[in-house]
Amino acid sequence: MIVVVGTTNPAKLSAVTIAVKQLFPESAHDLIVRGVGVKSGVSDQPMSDEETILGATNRAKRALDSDPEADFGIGVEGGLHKIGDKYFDGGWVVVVDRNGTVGTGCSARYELSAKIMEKILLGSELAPVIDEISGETDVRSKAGAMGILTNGLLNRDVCYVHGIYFAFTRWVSDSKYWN
Ligand SMILES: O=P(O)(O)OP(=O)(O)OP(=O)(O)OC[C@H]1O[C@@H](n2cnc3c(O)ncnc32)[C@H](O)[C@@H]1O
Repeated sequence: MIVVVGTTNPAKLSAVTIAVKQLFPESAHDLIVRGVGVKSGVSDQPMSDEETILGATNRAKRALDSDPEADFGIGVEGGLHKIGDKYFDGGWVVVVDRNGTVGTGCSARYELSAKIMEKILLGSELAPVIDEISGETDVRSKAGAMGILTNGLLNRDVCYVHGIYFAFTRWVSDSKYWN
């Protein structure tokens, strides 16, 4: 099985590899996960679920279009969403196959502080804000803000694994739930 993911981010590629091996254990031995840089078509810091899902969809379709050998295209996009007066961050995942079937899922999400949101609402992206406050570099490619804020309990890849499971539900559950 070949899956192509619309990113070169190591945390996202790690999440896809972990999740797809568990979703399709019979294909785990010959699974190939390829990362390809594609444009998300949305802003660098998506600010709503709608925008983040659109980014994940664009990434999934563009990744599949770029790789004639792949069985699935996967898009993973991080983004914010405001609920009441609070902002939450999470990852949306879209999967597309050669039949045009589309599955959508999301990770758990976590609250962003007023201190962080102040900088983002002034135009920063989450990634450099987390790097600046933590004193670390390229957190987005490693533990992620999720890992920093849970003190290592839930790193970005582990958290995104759940969103990938949910995005694949229509391929791994009985068709009676869909048709
Ligand atoms: O190379 P790509 O696939 O673009 O990976 P990315 O890390 O930039 O990821 P996204 O575009 O999906 O994320 C949108 C923004 O939110 C940031 N972000 C999302 N989740 C994050 C996390 O867990 N830690 C740090 N930054 C995060 C990210 O770095 C961007 O600024």
